[in-house]
Amino acid sequence: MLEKRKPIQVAEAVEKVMRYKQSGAVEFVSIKESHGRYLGKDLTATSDVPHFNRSPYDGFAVRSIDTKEASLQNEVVFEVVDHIGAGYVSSKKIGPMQAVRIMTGAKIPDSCDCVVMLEVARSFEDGDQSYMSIKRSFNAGDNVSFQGEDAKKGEVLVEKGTKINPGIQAILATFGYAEVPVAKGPVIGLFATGTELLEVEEELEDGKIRNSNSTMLIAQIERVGADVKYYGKLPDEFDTCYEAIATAIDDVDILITTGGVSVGDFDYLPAIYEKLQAEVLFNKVAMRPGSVTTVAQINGKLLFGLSGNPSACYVGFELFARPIIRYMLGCRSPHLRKETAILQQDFPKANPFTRFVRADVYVTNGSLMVRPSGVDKSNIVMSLARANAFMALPGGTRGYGVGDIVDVFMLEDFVGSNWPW
Ligand SMILES: Nc1nc2c(c(=O)[nH]1)N[C@H]1C(S)=C(S)[C@@H](COP(=O)(O)OP(=O)(O)OC[C@H]3O[C@@H](n4cnc5c(N)ncnc54)[C@H](O)[C@@H]3O)O[C@H]1N2
Ligand code: MOO
Ligand SMILES: [Mg+2]
Repeated sequence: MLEKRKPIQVAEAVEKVMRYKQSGAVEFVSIKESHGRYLGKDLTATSDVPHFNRSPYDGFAVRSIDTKEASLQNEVVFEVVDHIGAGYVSSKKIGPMQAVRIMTGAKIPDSCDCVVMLEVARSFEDGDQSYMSIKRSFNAGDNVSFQGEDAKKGEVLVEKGTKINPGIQAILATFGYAEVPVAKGPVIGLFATGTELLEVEEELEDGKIRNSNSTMLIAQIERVGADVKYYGKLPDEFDTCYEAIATAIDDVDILITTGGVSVGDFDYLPAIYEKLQAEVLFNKVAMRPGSVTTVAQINGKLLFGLSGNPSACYVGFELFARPIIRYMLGCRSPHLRKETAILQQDFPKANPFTRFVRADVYVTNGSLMVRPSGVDKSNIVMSLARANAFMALPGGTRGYGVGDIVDVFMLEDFVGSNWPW
């Protein structure tokens, strides 16, 4: 008799998967290779930045006390006793009414406490001696870029699990991280199943289709930041699939399959889980698409049985596989980032299950707007191309209309959200 599956709620399914979360390993890569990876440890300041008081302007370093009598009516003259550019340090002890001509980025002499910009000073020579004069006073600290004003030694600057962007690259270089601790991406094994599948480069044949899910899932896995071990496609034959999957499990951290997970005569994944003696955490989720998404575990290792239908496969990966992979990469807000947006198109289709509609989120006049990115059926591929989010439409209503405020989950985002959503 046909097995009757009991759907569980999306939140319950996510929680069941996340019970198997584990911290991932950390490896060191050169700073050049670290761009786009995830920080494996909190990034701390190894020194103050700047680590000396620095001139933020081209000008003259002086003692502010010597400027106090300067005014429009009283021009005060300084003897210029040294001249330094960035990278040089003046060894002169600066006495009363003396100045050092100093360029942006150079260390301010210890005996000086402010900098006069070139524009407010008048420079002149008398014989071999240089002078400058000012007609206003300065306070201690004026035009000083202070030691530690950017960062203090020991301070945590960026948290572990953050994706390394160009700004973080600058920080890593500033603090001398030639080798960077990054999360070692978990290895995600991937199989596509389906006798109907052709390779990308093959000509179409009657009854057959090109395998688009593999390319899509590889990109989804890489977008999250993990490594993929792609094993290719399998025909819908029990023994072939069983052998291939049983062998691959030992070589990966998580195994993903697409297709063959429903109740059809050639959907072998349920029987494969049984023969592997894997515990099925759930095999039906109260959502559309992706209701057939199945997750099983064997000795704590997760097996994701994603739907063969492209949109269902895509959604199943983002909702259930992405967060646990992101957790393994050290991220402590691993779930899809949740925002709210204003619906811009009627969506009258009623459904008892929550819909995760592939959607286009955009900004108009400072507000987030959302509309479906194409046809909302689980076999549809085209709606995926323009989707930068899902909009969640809870089931059980008569549909949604323009102006409704709906939850959206951002796909091209690396900040994420905490749980519960
Ligand atoms: N009697 C029922 N039939 C179906 C049910 C159900 O509850 N009762 N669920 C439907 C739903 S919902 C979905 S979703 C699909 C899920 O099917 P499977 O996960 O078993 O996937 P397949 O049967 O292997 O394939 C479904 C569909 O997707 C195409 N496909 C498969 N792999 C790929 C690939 N790598 N690239 C592109 N397209 C792929 C495949 O050719 C099929 O058209 O089951 C419904 N049926
Ligand atoms: O799993 Mo199916 O995608 O709900 O359409
Ligand atoms: Mg099927």
